[in-house]
Amino acid sequence: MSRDLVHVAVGVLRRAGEILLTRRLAGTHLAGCWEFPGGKFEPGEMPEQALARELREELGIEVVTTQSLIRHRHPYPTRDVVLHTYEVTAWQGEPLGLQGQALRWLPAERIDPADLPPADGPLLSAARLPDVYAISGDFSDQADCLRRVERLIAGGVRLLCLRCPDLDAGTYRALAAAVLARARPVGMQVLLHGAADWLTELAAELGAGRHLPARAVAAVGQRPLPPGAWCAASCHDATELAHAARIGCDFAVLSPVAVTASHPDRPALGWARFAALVEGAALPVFALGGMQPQQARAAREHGGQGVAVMRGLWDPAGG
Ligand SMILES: Nc1nc2c([nH]c(=O)n2[C@H]2C[C@H](O)[C@@H](COP(=O)(O)OP(=O)(O)OP(=O)(O)O)O2)c(=O)[nH]1
Ligand SMILES: [Mg+2]
Repeated sequence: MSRDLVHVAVGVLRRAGEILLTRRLAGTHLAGCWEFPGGKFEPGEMPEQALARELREELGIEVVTTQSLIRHRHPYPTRDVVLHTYEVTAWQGEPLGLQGQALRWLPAERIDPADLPPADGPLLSAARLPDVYAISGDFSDQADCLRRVERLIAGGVRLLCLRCPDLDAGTYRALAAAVLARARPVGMQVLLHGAADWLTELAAELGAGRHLPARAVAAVGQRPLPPGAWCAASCHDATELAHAARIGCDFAVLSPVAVTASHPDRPALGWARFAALVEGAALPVFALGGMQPQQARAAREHGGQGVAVMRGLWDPAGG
């Protein structure tokens, strides 16, 4: 039996740090849920046309500019939906509930995923994530590492993977505590990289997340952290992306998109293959491998969340 496949255009509207949610009306699929405004494509419509029409009909606004955020498919018991989500970066008019639906504006961190339709997890993660993810590289000692972290903070970076494969557990713990002490006050989120089980406890203690190397993702049947703490996965192909989504990871990094100095022998995916892999993924995906922060826009245009950058941010001068 073939299942219905429903394409839906969805808009993320932000104002003064808050995102617009609207309440689904009684008598509709998922009635009572808070959702991002939007609706089904009409025959022959392109995604952005459907979005503009839906936001005109539901909110009475005119979309001026958009940027694609994430597209993913979700199986409901009665139908599959593909949510094509766009940031509405400019619009005209004041959003109103023209169909009698309630409206509310909330900061992204205060949106409770339990209030949203079950398909919206990846969409909420994408709306909460920035488009640049910094990954730490080599440093000589703790003071040097902290100087680099402070430079990232000053440069506006708000998502950091603390990756120090050569440190023993004691040194790593002390360093992570010092990094979090600087990150917390400015709202920079830090993910602790590695496969060791004790990282889960350390993450909970410090208010950090975890970034699982590919081998650690493959070895677990469920994300090791409770919801609310970022859990990221390193992936290289469609199988790894699918597994990361299945075990409940919030986002993935996919590599190598370009050839890198650290792995010159590995064939690069290139943007076309990156886009094809992201297309099938049910979670936000950062492009990793030879990326610079300025390529975040290119990553977005290829369906990604943005870029994961190692040397380009940690070692900007290459020294
Ligand atoms: N707009 C929107 N729809 C969502 C979200 N999450 C989610 O699963 N959906 C599902 C619910 C519905 O099955 C479908 C959207 O259909 P809809 O009922 O809003 O479509 P529409 O606005 O065109 O309404 P109608 O004219 O068919 O009554 O997508 C979301 O965040 N926003
Ligand atoms: Mg709708």
